[in-house]
Amino acid sequence: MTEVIRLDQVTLYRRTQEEFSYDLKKTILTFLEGKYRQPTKKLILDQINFTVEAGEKIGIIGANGSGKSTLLKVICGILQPSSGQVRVRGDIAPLIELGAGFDPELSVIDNIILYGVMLGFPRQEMKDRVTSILEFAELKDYAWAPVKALSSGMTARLGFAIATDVEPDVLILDEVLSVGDESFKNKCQRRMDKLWGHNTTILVVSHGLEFIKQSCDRAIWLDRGKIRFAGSTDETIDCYLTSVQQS
Ligand SMILES: Nc1ncnc2c1ncn2[C@@H]1O[C@H](COP(=O)(O)OP(=O)(O)OP(=O)(O)O)[C@@H](O)[C@H]1O
Repeated sequence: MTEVIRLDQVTLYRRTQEEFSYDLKKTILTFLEGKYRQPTKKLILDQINFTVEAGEKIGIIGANGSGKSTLLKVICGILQPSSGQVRVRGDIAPLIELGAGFDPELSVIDNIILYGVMLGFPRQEMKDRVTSILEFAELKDYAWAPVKALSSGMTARLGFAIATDVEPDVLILDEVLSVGDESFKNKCQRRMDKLWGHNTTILVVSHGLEFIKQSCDRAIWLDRGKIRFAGSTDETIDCYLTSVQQS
């Protein structure tokens, strides 16, 4: 088996929300009082270690705020860990979640082409790919609109259409089942069934435990930024549910 993803001691701190909200009055008062607040940092991922072999389908579960989405962002390279190492072998598709990874000022078509170039679509295939992505995402009428004009649902559809059109080596999915209406969800499910049949390595975050149970080989339970349990999907979900029931 070939190792496709390896995380060694991955730790990530982020500044707390307080620091993001810029409050001029508070800043001036703090300055006048001569007090300088130390930047507060919150531990979001705490020494995460795991490996994924080619073709494995891994489910990541955990409560809200446990660090699942952050972990995916670190694997995709959108966020850099504060310490530790992430290695990914092969093509990794854009992370599918609301709005991530697009240039909001560029048109839908330009964004698709950018991804195409990044993922190495052959030049002669580009036109067909662009058309099939626009059709799948149901965004033909928005082809020349800037991505910032799309709703979050439309942006998520675009992300799903791009990432699953290319059949990448590694596919990272964040709550994909919540994208779009029922008919779009069914379309996504059919496409995922196809990808699941291939050798694509898939990491999927979902609160849908039944979906994880049916679709994944293994699962990882994240709890406040730490891996609390990793094992077979059944074992991991049982462990997680027992803890939820006890709390
Ligand atoms: N941009 C940010 N700046 C600071 N803290 C953040 C930021 N994004 C997320 N966090 C914090 O990181 C922690 C983990 O968030 P994350 O979104 O990864 O959790 P999650 O398990 O995916 O949650 P959910 O299931 O609700 O999507 C949370 O405490 C959250 O408040």
